[in-house]
Amino acid sequence: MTERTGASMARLLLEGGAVQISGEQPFILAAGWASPAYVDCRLLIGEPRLRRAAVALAAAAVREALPAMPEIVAGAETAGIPWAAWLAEALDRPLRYVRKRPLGIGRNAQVEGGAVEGRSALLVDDLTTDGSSKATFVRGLRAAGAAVTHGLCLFHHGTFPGGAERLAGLGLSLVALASWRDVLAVRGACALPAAERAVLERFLSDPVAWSAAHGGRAMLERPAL
Ligand SMILES: O=P(O)(O)OC[C@H]1O[C@H](OP(=O)(O)OP(=O)(O)O)[C@H](O)[C@@H]1O
Ligand SMILES: O=C(O)c1cc(=O)[nH]c(=O)[nH]1
Repeated sequence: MTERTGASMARLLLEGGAVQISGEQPFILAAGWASPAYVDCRLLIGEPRLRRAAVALAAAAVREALPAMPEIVAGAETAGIPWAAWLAEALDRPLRYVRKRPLGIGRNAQVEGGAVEGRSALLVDDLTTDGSSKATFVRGLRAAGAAVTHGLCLFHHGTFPGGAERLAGLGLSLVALASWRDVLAVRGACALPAAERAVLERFLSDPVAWSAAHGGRAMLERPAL
């Protein structure tokens, strides 16, 4: 992703209050990691100016980074769905969404909104931590017959081990609009306060040790693909 995209997306997250740094109580993330840093992209959903700007960045990134326009945009349950809907609109593409697991009743479907068989689908989620959820969503879409080679998210932690290998093993090329490097580069009124920046930098210097010392996972097992 270009530096300009990263800088713009990081600024939107900071303006929207989505970057949350806790010096005391750690956040426990979906994959079991403890972290002092949480990015709540959901806070941008409700703000028309911020969400419009983020969707414009996402649409430009798709046009620039993907080898071909996807036939379908597929949102990941839950927080990926509104972003996928706005992006599908911006790209004038059909929308689907993929559940974390098949519904268990009715058609017992994991992919909703129509057929995906034989069509290329861009997986859209708000955020990526270590790719565990992406594996579930990619498998669900592929089981329904979609060709999934690319994903897009607004923010990628990119800090925990195993994530890059998991995405590579899945054959998913991920376009992330911003990462911690972009957040740390923001200056001015919306930049992180110095104390929060210090907490974040300490964590980023060894996320696994930080997690283990704060009641989270201390993985060293091989990441499941
Ligand atoms: O595991 P990764 O692929 O790295 O992605 C992290 C996931 O964590 C969040 O979802 P979560 O299930 O916490 O909440 P949601 O139902 O609000 O989307 C986020 O929306 C991603 O789907
Ligand atoms: O991995 C997660 O659960 C997670 C991390 C994060 O920063 N934000 C979020 O909504 N989920």
